[in-house]
Amino acid sequence: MAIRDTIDVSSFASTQLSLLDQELQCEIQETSSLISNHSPRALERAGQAITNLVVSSQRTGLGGKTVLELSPDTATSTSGDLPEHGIRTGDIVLVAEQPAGSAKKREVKDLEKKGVRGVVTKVQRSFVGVALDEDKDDAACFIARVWIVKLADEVTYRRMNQTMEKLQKMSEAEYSSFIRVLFGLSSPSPVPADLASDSDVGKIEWFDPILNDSQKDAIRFALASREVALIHGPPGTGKTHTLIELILQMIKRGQKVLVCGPSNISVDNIVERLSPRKVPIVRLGHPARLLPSVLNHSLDVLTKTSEAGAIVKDVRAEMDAKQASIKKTKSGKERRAIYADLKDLRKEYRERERKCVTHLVGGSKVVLATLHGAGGSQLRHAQFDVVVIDEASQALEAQCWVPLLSAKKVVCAGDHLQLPPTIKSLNSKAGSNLKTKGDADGAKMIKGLTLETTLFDRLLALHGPSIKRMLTTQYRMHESIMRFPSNELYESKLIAADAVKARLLRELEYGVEDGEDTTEPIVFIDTQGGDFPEKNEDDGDSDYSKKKGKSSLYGDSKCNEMEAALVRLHVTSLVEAGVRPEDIAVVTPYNAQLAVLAPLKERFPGIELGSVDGFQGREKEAVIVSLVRSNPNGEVGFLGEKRRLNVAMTRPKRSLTVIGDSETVKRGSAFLKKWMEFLEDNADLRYPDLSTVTAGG
Ligand SMILES: Nc1ncnc2c1ncn2[C@@H]1O[C@H](COP(=O)(O)OP(=O)(O)OP(=O)(O)O)[C@@H](O)[C@H]1O
Repeated sequence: MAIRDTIDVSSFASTQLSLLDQELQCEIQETSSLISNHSPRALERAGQAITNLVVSSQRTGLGGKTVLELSPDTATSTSGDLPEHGIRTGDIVLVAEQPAGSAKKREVKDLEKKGVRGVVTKVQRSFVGVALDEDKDDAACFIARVWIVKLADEVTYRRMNQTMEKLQKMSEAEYSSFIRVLFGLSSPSPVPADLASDSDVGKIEWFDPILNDSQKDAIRFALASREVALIHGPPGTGKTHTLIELILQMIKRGQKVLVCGPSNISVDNIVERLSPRKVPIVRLGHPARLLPSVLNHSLDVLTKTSEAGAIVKDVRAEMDAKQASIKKTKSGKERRAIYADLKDLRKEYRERERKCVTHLVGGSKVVLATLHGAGGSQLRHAQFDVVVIDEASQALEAQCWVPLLSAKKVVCAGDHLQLPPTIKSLNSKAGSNLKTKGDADGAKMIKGLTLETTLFDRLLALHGPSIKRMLTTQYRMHESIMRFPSNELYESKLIAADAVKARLLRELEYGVEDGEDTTEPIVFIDTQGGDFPEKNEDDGDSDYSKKKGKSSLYGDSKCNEMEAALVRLHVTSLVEAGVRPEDIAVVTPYNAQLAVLAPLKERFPGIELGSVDGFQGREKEAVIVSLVRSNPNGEVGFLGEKRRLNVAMTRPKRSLTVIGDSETVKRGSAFLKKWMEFLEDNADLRYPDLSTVTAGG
């Protein structure tokens, strides 16, 4: 595979540009096909839109942008609450006048002409905040009823593209020694073999007294490495815990550190744990997207509260007053004059804000941002000694290069044996047929490189395990639950910490009955025999079938209603034994199965239902995995992906229940066969009685 070899940097960048273009086009096609084919109401039900809104307020936010607050139209909502919806902060949306309810064909570009793009900054019960794209004040005067609908996130791509274009244009003479190592043009500087007796990192005074040996070893290694270090953190092994100590040790050595992750939550997680340590930190990013506990460190709040921020305040107030005066003005001439003033004020505001930001960023030992957030203007001239990337195996490599382009050293923490970032163009027909910019330019492409190949994967393949240290003590799973993933994926190296290795449901502190479901760490309910068949989402008379012929709102998916009945029975039995629903999660690889399971949420409020992919990074006391696949051909689809199975089986702390058809699943892959055999030998094995299921389900 090409990723093992030295890579021509320019071809690498061209390939990334081409792949990113394909991915973006795929996302745009998918969104526009949904918007064109479904009514606003249907899109709302599918979590893609919110309808029947009015502008309830308008103000100036960070960067001088106009922020609208959109609330339900009182003519349609009596409670004043937004309907159920799937819009989240950070989503890119279009705010537009609401089209008529019928599902007549509408093109996104026509909608865009009538509306404005923006980023969702706040989601509350009664309103949603949207920061509009720059300089669009005039379009912001929505008088009629509006709706918002999710669009493809082109902003993120723009940052990645700019970064890859820079890399593509660099001449070899411009490559830093860091860049040379990351592409295999040079080897990483050697690290002493015996770090424990090294003069620099051998005698560290630890801030955290409970670090285990593998964590200490990884920290020493990351400190001693000159260009690159990978910290491999299998499930539950305290990756973030280790990174916090590493960051503190770097600060102690006078280094300036930029900490990034692919998502806001991954970054906030670190801010929350660093902030009690009283080191000066700044979190970049829109405040409305940050956790409340992190706000005090956000640049936006610091620009208001710090001394340096005072100069920004007056302009902000003046802009707000101008915005408010627009509503009162009837004459077009006066309005135009106000817009012109606003434009000047915005310029002034940005200028003052920039100075204040440079001052704050310059004064912090640690700056934290999402990977693409690190590409903002605030860091344009900032220099860092090290970039630390958490959840690096879930980030696109192009995204990692946003902070890396001017870095000297990188520490990546992640687990390449769990799921990589989700790529839409990988399996889609649309993706493979698209003609991309790269093809047109005739640039040299690297075979074998996909967007799924993360920086973590590529560096490991390029330089081998000597650039990596693995954390080996896990603090999540019962020893029996850990055994299979440890043996098959982590070279049998995982050790269950004493505090967790024998924990069972019956020992939950709030009192749980002693029974067969609460004393077994692993239960396998084997549906073999063909009585529990899978269904395609559009077979039969389920709700989804009605959408046949249209681009589906749910994607191509599978479900298994009989298996869902078994899940229901097992959850009921756990809850009857005293396990709280909030300590139980049901995970399944298939979205259609999630929809079938949805009524469980009404019956057991607090229970969590999730896709395996969506549950990565999470844990629960009891986890039920519904495998869904049951067919005579032994087809297992994307259940065959080891990394997905790994995520599924490593979520529980005390109890793992697997429900599936061993006959079908065994035929899927060598890994699945081994897993089924492991379950047959080590789990509490049960064969469901069909009559109980029909009666109970
Ligand atoms: N040395 C340690 N001693 C005791 N508990 C630890 C130690 N290191 C980590 N833990 C505990 O293990 C749990 C997982 O740690 P942490 O949250 O840092 O992991 P993570 O990197 O966020 O996630 P992952 O579990 O995916 O690695 C936490 O409850 C943490 O307190």
